[in-house]
Amino acid sequence: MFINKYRKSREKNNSILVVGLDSDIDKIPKRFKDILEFNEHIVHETADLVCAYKINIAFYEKLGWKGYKVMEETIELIKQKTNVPIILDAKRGDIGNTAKAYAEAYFEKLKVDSVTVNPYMGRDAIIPFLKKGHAFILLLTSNKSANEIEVPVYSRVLELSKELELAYPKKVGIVVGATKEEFIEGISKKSGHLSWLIPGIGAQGGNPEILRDLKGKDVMVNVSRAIIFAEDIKKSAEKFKDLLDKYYFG
Ligand SMILES: O=c1ccn([C@@H]2O[C@H](COP(=O)(O)O)[C@@H](O)[C@H]2O)c(=O)[nH]1
Repeated sequence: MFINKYRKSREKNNSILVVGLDSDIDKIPKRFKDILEFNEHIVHETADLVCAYKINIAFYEKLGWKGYKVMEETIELIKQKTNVPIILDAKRGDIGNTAKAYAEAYFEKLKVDSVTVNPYMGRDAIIPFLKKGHAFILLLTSNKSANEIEVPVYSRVLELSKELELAYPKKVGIVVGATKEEFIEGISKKSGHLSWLIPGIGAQGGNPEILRDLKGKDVMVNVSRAIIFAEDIKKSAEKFKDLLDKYYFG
C-alpha cells in the first residue's frame, strides 16, 4: 500500500522530499546517453534522501512509444534498486469506464504506487483509481491560473476528497501547491487523514515555511527541476531535504 511504503521511506531516510523525474530530453546534460541513464544517475544519487519519486508522464509521452518504454524501464529500475514508492503525475480525469482503463494501465501494467487525478468530472472519474491504488486529487495547484477555476471550488473538492477517504481509507491524498501559502493553514485544519503532495518549491519559488502548519500529517514535497538539472544532484537534493526537515520535523 502506497501510504505504508511512503511512511517507511520517510522514517528510513528521515525525509519528506520527493524528487520529480521530469527528465526532459531537451534539458538533460550531454554526458548522459539517454533518459534512462540520466534517471539511473538521479536515483543513484538520491535514493537515501527521498520518501518517494514522482514521474511526470508528459516528459515521456512527448517521445511517443520510446518515451513510454523509458518510463517503464525507469519504474523497473526504481523498484529494483530501492523500496521507494512511485507517484505517477498523470492528472487524469474521465468518465468511469475510461478512468478504469487508465487505472488498469497505471496500477496493473506500469505498477506505480499512486497517481494524480483531476476532480473536475467528479467522483466517478476518481473512484476507479481508488479501487486499485492510491490517488492524489488536484485541490489547489501551484500555477497562477489555478485562481481562475480552483479557488472558487477547492472547498467542495476538499469535502469530496474526505468523503472518498472515508470510503477508501489511506488511499486518498490532495495536491496543494506550496505557492498557495495563504490557504495552507485553513486546508490543513480541515484535511483530516488525507495525505499531501506539495509541488512548487524550487523552480516555482514556493515557501517551505508552510510546512510548519502540516506537522504530523503525511506530507511529501516534490522538487523536480531545481534538483535534477542542478550541477550536483546529490548536493541539491541534500539542500532541499534539509530545508524541508527544518520546517516539518524541526
Ligand atoms: O500543482 C501542481 C501540480 C503538479 N505539478 C507538477 O510538479 C512538478 C513541479 O516541477 P518543478 O520543476 O519542481 O517546478 C512538475 O512535474 C509539475 O507538472 C506542479 O508543479 N504543480
